[in-house]
Amino acid sequence: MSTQSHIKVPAGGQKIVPGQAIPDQPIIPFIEGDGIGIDITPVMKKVVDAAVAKAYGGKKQIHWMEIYAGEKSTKVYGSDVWLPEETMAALKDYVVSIKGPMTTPVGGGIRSLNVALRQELDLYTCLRPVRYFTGVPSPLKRPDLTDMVIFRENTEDIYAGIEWASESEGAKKVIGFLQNEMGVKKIRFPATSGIGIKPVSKEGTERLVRKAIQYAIDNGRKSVTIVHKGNIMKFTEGGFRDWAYALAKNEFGGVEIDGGPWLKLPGGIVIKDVIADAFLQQILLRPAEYDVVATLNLNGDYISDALAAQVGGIGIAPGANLSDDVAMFEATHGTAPKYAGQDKVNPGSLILSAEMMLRHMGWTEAADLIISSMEKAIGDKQVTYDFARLMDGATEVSCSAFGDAMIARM
Ligand SMILES: NC(=O)C1=CN([C@@H]2O[C@H](COP(=O)(O)OP(=O)(O)OC[C@H]3O[C@@H](n4cnc5c(N)ncnc54)[C@H](OP(=O)(O)O)[C@@H]3O)[C@@H](O)[C@H]2O)C=CC1
Ligand SMILES: O=C(O)CCC(=O)C(=O)O
Ligand SMILES: [Mg+2]
Repeated sequence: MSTQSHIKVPAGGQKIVPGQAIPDQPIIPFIEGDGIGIDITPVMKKVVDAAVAKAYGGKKQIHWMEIYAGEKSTKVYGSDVWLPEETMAALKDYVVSIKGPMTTPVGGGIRSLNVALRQELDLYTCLRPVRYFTGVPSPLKRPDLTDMVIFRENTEDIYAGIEWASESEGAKKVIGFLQNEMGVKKIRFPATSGIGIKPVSKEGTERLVRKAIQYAIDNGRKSVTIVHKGNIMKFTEGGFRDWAYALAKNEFGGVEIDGGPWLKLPGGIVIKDVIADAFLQQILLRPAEYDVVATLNLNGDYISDALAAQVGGIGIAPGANLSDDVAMFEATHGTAPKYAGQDKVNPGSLILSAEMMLRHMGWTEAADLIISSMEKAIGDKQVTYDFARLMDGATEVSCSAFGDAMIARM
């Protein structure tokens, strides 16, 4: 791995230090991202800079610091350097960061860099709020009834990528162990099975569910729904459900409603659970009944895109990856390679992720400007292709022109 540093620390900026006030001139590291990262990341920075300038009249300013991961890193550092050590160090050291999407090949090739970042930085909460913006085209009759906040466990589960390819030495060894030492007789085609492992722990569940319940309390939400497939995967997804209920009882004073398992917290918040497949149909048919959602990693991945579609698609679905110290913001969508470099896609998802970042920093005035200017641009039907193709009378604008339309409305 190249040891030469390629990160240029911007002059005049200051590090954010946990436990201390956010400086007026913070350094924020960013990863541009692969594919459409090249389109959306500059637009996000421009919109954020404009909102901060407008909100604070020059008193506050973000000092962006480019750090590298993914395809751009292989160009800067060398062909096999996907996640340089100094990138990891900067993400830890500078505490608050934002990233574009990164490619993960299907089947073979490198493992997900996105997942590696979440695991190595122990960003155990993936927080993805899903709300409706007036005027956005949606397949639902009442998209405004969808207002949920997903807490997705971000470090465990089958998504962690502990797996062995069919017919590999690793798969043969694991299958041999299961058959010979654990008495497993249910592997239908052992000679050609790929094998994946799904670790789900009590600690991992509890720290995620604790965050979800605390969020519900702090934000006056009505319920927390535990989404799992515990009827089939009893000790992983079923464990998640049982540990979540136990935590709600033991740490938050939940009492059983009509003999349980649903609980009510002292402030009135209901803790309930739904099996994942039923949940996916209920969010379409009865979205108003769901509020904060706590779920495992893979379910959370599926639910994120499904819920995003209900309110207009992943073009405006934001997210954050959080540990107890570090916060890394990123869009819900991927690299959409067929649109890369065309200045075409919706930058809304990354811009709204930056809006979450500003709110996390306490820069609420700038965050509010981002929300209001996006509402106005969409209200004026100045939208990117994804919305324009579903809206009557819309003007289709480019990715950068959408950013400019927002700035013009601040
Ligand atoms: N966190 C991350 O970095 C993530 C990375 N990925 C990676 O991204 C790559 C591509 O994944 P893929 O499954 O195609 O999913 P993508 O999310 O990249 O794209 C799927 C489709 O979603 C729509 N879409 C995505 N982004 C936007 C946007 N900004 N504006 C408007 N529409 C958008 C497009 O729909 P349409 O075709 O209808 O126009 C696009 O074809 C993979 O390598 C995957 O691993 C995936 C998810 C997250
Ligand atoms: O890491 C990837 O390539 C996909 C990640 C993803 O889909 C997600 O986090 O929502
Ligand atoms: Mg996903």
